[in-house]
Amino acid sequence: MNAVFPAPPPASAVSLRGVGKVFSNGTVALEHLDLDIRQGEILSLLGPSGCGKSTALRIIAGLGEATSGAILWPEGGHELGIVFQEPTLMPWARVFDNVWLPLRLKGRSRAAARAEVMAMLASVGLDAFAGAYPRELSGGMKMRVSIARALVTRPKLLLMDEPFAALDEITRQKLNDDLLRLQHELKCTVVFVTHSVFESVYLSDRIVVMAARPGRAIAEIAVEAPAPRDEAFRVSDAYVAQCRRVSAALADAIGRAPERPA
Ligand SMILES: Nc1ncnc2c1ncn2[C@@H]1O[C@H](COP(=O)(O)OP(=O)(O)OP(=O)(O)O)[C@@H](O)[C@H]1O
Repeated sequence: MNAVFPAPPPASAVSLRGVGKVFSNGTVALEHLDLDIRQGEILSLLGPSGCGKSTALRIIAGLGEATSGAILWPEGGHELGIVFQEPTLMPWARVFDNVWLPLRLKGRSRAAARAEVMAMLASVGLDAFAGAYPRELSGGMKMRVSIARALVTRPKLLLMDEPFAALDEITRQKLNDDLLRLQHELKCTVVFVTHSVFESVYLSDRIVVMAARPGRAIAEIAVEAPAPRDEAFRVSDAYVAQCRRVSAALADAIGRAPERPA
């Protein structure tokens, strides 16, 4: 499939060209999705339920196959981390062992991985909980462990599928700030799937608005914001104005969706 497609543009973290996905039951989840994700950016995929955001993310992650089109990776491999809405931790394993897992799968012993696992846990504020079991943690703490596990191998690309949707608003805002800090420290690229206009504007450099049936990108919005983004940005007129702009694009996406069953 890749043979007929050119190389991705310079500074692309990953590019999608004409990606389509038809499930075996006939659902057209994606139709001709073109996307260039730039190295070092946070890009949100925003759209109504069922527009194919998760399908697109899963295809990038290699967890699902496109039925048409191509995924173009830059030279030098494409190590990635993924975070789902559920933290998906192993309940029988301590926090340390959950975060160690990706390094363990690469053949690193517990002792050899200790420093990296502990550093990653410290980055998410959980080094004091290395010996705890997931059941002893709050929802926000479990999500931090899940993020630490995704980042412990220092991937260039982090894929996140509505990771904070199940959390209360205060925890969600804290985790948004943590994600911005981690992304700045680790200089990774983030593709962030969300329903939330507010979250997408707060986090993203760019927002791609998707429409459903078939899933496709209908608008791309660059977010202009001061650095660092913080509480002052969250309550600023500039933030509200950009949320309004993105809401209008989302309303358009919903309006354009033809009335057809899935
Ligand atoms: N395994 C599957 N088999 C058949 N249809 C599927 C499958 N997975 C997803 N779909 C359908 O494909 C479409 C896109 O689903 P997807 O989960 O990617 O959307 P989404 O935008 O992520 O939705 P949400 O925001 O609700 O998670 C939907 O109509 C969904 O019902």
